[in-house]
Amino acid sequence: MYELVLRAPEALVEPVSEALMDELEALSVSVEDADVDTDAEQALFGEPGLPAPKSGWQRSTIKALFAEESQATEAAALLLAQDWADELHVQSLQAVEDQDWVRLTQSQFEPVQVTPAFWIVPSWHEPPQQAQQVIRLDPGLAFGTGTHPTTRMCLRWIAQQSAERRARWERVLDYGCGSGILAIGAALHGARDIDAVDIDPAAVQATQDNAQANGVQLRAGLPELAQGRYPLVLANILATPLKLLAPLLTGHVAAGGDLVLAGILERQADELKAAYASWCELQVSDSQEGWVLMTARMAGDA
Ligand SMILES: C[S@@+](CC[C@H](N)C(=O)[O-])C[C@H]1O[C@@H](n2cnc3c(N)ncnc32)[C@H](O)[C@@H]1O
Repeated sequence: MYELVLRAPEALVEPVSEALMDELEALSVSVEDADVDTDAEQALFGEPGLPAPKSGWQRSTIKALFAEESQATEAAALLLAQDWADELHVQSLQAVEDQDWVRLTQSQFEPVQVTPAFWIVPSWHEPPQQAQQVIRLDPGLAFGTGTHPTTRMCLRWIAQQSAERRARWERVLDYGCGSGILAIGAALHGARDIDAVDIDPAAVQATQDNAQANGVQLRAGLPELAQGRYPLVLANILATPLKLLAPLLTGHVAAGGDLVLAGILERQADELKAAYASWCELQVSDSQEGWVLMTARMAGDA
């Protein structure tokens, strides 16, 4: 695991963090509050090869973890090639022990509220009193702790469906399952016979482990595991793969069933609608922090 530590004025924290998470393949990003540079920090910034700071600036520390050193180096180079390079400083780039990664990730992961009654709670936290449905999750390397708005919107959609709709979920497909969080969330809301698939074997393993920790029965595997039609298909991936997967995903939705897609930015919603138009009419049914949830009900009786 490799940690890239950057110092930036507050105004850059959001765009830099977003670029790290969305485009530069960071596994996690944490931000420490802005403070005024100390002498010690000035000394550090003044090291050969590192740009000197302007004294008295309010700066934040942004720490990003990467699986590979090349990803961290490339991310630093790409960030420093932007217009804001004068104000952004690379403080360090170094290998960190796996225990540090676990500790760092754990310290960032607090209980997440999906609805007032539905929570995602790390195993080292007690669930809040009002929680009636709880997903217990230890973050692994697989994506899906519920802290990302795309995951939260999918879970909220699941929780908001009527009892009558949930009664139809005799088969459910979670395509691009990551940690398995959507499959587990669906199981807690009445889904039976769940298939959770991912191209990443680490995600398949994480899904199996997380399902077991939550007492949920499911089958996890590579995409070939998905067979036939399902009354509910969930896919939180990204716009480009979702467009390519349109015939496959729609082919897995049963007549009268629901397709729920996430990982789509607001500005990509029209492209997605067009890519799926031959099979179904996608609608934006939720949005959070620039991301949208798109859903469609397939024609025909369930
Ligand atoms: C953004 S994560 C979502 C994880 C989880 N479902 C959630 O909602 O938090 C996307 C997952 O899709 C997987 N993935 C990406 N492309 C895929 C594809 N073509 N087929 C299956 N899985 C894919 C990735 O490995 C990753 O685990």
